[in-house]
Amino acid sequence: MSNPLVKIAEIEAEMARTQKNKATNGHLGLLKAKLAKLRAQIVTEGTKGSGGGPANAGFEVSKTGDARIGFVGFPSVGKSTLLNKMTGQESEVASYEFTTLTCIPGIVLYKGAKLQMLDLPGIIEGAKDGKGRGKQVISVAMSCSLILIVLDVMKPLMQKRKIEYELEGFGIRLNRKPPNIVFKKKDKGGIALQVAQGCTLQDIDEEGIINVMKEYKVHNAQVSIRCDATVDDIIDVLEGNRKYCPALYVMNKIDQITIEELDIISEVPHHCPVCAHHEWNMDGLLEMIWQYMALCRIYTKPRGQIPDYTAPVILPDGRTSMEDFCNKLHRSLLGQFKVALVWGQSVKHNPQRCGKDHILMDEDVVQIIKK
Ligand SMILES: Nc1nc2c(ncn2[C@@H]2O[C@H](COP(=O)(O)OP(=O)(O)OP(=O)(O)O)[C@@H](O)[C@H]2O)c(=O)[nH]1
Ligand SMILES: [K+]
Ligand SMILES: [Mg+2]
Repeated sequence: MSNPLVKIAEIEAEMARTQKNKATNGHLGLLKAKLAKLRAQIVTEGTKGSGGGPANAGFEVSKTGDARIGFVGFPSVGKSTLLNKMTGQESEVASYEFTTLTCIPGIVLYKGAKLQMLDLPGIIEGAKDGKGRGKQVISVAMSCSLILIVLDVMKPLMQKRKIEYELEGFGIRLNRKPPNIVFKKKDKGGIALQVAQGCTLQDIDEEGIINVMKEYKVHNAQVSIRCDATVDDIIDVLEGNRKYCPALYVMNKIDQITIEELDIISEVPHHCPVCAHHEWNMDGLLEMIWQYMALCRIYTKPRGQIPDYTAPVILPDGRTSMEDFCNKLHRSLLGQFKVALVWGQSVKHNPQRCGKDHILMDEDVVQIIKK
């Protein structure tokens, strides 16, 4: 089989040649599906044997703490400087590119949570296709619950666009929710496609969708689309392994620009201006990190005592049920669980008796009553 990188280049060239209009939408959609499949192939080849092969040496940092935050950016934007100032680590800093060659972890304690921060080598264009150590860097980013895209404030928009392109190409979706598409494979019956009322397909029609699905060798399935879906959304659902991840654009080196230039940068959504070197706005960045991760702090309350507010149990966003809470406290706790008393935002009455399915919210207080 010919080299997937060569094939990718060929398809990209063909896409560039093809004018975008109604008549070519279907064909372009198919090309996109082919591209996505080739990239998936590169990604699986690149991460095969991870944890051993020389390609991954220096990247196998074990997960510790309550959440993991990865620093991704071009060389010499100040990722290591930022890690050092935030965590007290000593990751090597220098004025030349590719100073950092492996993954360097640091820890920050904030609001009772232990945040693992990962400094990473700089990535360049073509990272997702295997250039430099980009693939390893992006694989680590894939394991994070927040990605800090560190940009040099002197050329932020060009860098932002290129990094996004690399991460997107690897299947990471930044600051987005999964498309509302329900897809069920079947054994027979062909493809039953349903587009919900009020939803419009963007750059593809129903026939185009069916062709893309055939490209993925799906011939029998039930698909219901409940959003204004694009062909990329359809491909994401078919690939099935996309990572939806919050991201912050850290605009570093603001000591180099004027107040007027700072105004322009503040138009960029999800951004945080800092100067790592002089430690400007480190607190602001930490608070933004905290908000974007949306971690949930739950305080436990022993019977007849006041809760321990210094040591919350930290639950990740979207996994804050009473069951998640019990499992985080102790593996055997769920078996002994009878009911819980809950005080806080998630309940109407204080306290309220809640079961295993109850969804907890930040700063709730919980007292578990065992069987
Ligand atoms: N003016 C200015 N320079 C900075 C700032 N932060 C970092 N630098 C400088 O930028 C250069 C690169 O910093 P590093 O922290 O090594 O950058 P990096 O992104 O880790 O670089 P690689 O590991 O090579 O990808 C160093 O000379 C730093 O002193 C800043 O806020 N302002
Ligand atoms: K550097
Ligand atoms: Mg570095």
